Amino acid sequence: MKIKNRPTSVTIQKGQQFPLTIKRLGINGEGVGYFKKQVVFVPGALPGEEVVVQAENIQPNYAEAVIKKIRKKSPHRVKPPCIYYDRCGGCQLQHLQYEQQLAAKRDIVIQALERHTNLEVDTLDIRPTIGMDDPWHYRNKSQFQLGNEKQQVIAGLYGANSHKLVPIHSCMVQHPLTDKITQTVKQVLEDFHIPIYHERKRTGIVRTIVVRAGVQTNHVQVVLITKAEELPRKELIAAEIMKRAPEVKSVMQNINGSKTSLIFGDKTVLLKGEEVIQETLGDLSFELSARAFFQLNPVQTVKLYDEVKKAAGLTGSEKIVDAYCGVGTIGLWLAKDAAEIRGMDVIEESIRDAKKNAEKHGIKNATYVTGKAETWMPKWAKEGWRPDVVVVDPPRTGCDRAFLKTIKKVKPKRFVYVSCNPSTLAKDIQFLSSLYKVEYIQPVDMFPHTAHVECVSRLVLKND
Ligand SMILES: C[S@@+](CC[C@H](N)C(=O)[O-])C[C@H]1O[C@@H](n2cnc3c(N)ncnc32)[C@H](O)[C@@H]1O
Repeated sequence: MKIKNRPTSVTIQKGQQFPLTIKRLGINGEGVGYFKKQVVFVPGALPGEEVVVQAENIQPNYAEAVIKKIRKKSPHRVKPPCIYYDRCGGCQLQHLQYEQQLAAKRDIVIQALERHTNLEVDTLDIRPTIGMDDPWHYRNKSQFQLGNEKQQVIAGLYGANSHKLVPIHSCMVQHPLTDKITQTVKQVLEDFHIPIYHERKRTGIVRTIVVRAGVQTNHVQVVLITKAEELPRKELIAAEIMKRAPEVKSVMQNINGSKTSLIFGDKTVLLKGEEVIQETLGDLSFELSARAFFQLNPVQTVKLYDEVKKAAGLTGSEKIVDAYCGVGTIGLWLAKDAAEIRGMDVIEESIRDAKKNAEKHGIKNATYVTGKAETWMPKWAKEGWRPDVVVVDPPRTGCDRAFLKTIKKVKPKRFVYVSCNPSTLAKDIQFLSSLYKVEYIQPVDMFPHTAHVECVSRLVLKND
């Protein structure tokens, strides 16, 4: 379905009930239907379903509504296995069969390309989403917010579009190790009577428990995110966590006094153990600092990086940029098939890890620098260094325009775009489309049961 010419003005009233046929899933996993040509988003509704809904939130261009009744059910609707699913905002698609989730994710990519590009999307090679054999317990990192309920510490996730904390004892998409250790840390904080941060009153100390597991190594890092540096008996707390959970090799404190929704602040200090934990992917092992980005689904990461390698089409002689490199994972995955790798990332600790990771594996053709992609790429171009292949893996906001403008000047033969946001991917593809042809797009499911979709896109220089 072409979705460029969206209807604009909405006359639906708040509280109004009406029937709706769901046409597709939107970018956030909600059902999308049209009532008298007005767009209506309905969380929990599935394509093909006939529902009666009630409008809850009216915006100039669309309305949001809740299901009152399902008159015709999708044959692909399943009972969500998680007991928190209807309250927790973490997953959006547990009520849809997994195979259909994969199809819906490919469709979300198509929708984004139709909305944000002038390409003939029907003619593009958009491949079936690569899924997981066992799409549960895949996440290697949990970030649970803390709160108080009936004088007890609770740890959990916020509900969808809300600041209501849903206490969670066991999460079906988390690796069991992160689940178990989150509960242990929560109990230690409770036993030490540590005041939990209260967002509205801005009182208390500990805000969030972050637990990252090296699922191959069984090494775990715990980060306590606190409002300020002061944390009573912090060394004792760290020692107690390590005593109760021997898998914990590192306990860090990160200080975040800001009011933003960002989890981490700028300052991280070691409380006990190592500064980093180890994890392996394929035959490479990586050191991971607390603030360093590392893909959340290790099983799918190997498939994702193999797709990057395929898309890069290496012969051994290529000079490659690994832009937005994190701890250097993608570049190191490609290094033995390339002449030179240059990577950059804004997080200093990630670059420190990337350098150590290269050194540890005896990889001598990879160099890493701290800073923005949009600063380094023009600098290298000015110095006369020209890559053959550029791989980008930016945050959800996509690539900076200054970076893409340099790509258009430098004209690498191949541009491999790893994206976790189809909208910004489509916008960036549109910007490059005067010079680059989209050869194919390969969606990969890194986050089963959520609406997120990752893509590896291979773009090639036209007339090369
Ligand atoms: C999606 S992660 C990808 C990391 C890595 N490629 C991987 O697979 O693990 C995006 C990375 O971009 C970094 N970043 C964000 N903005 C940046 C910028 N303007 N320039 C360079 N790196 C940036 C973040 O620190 C993060 O490590």
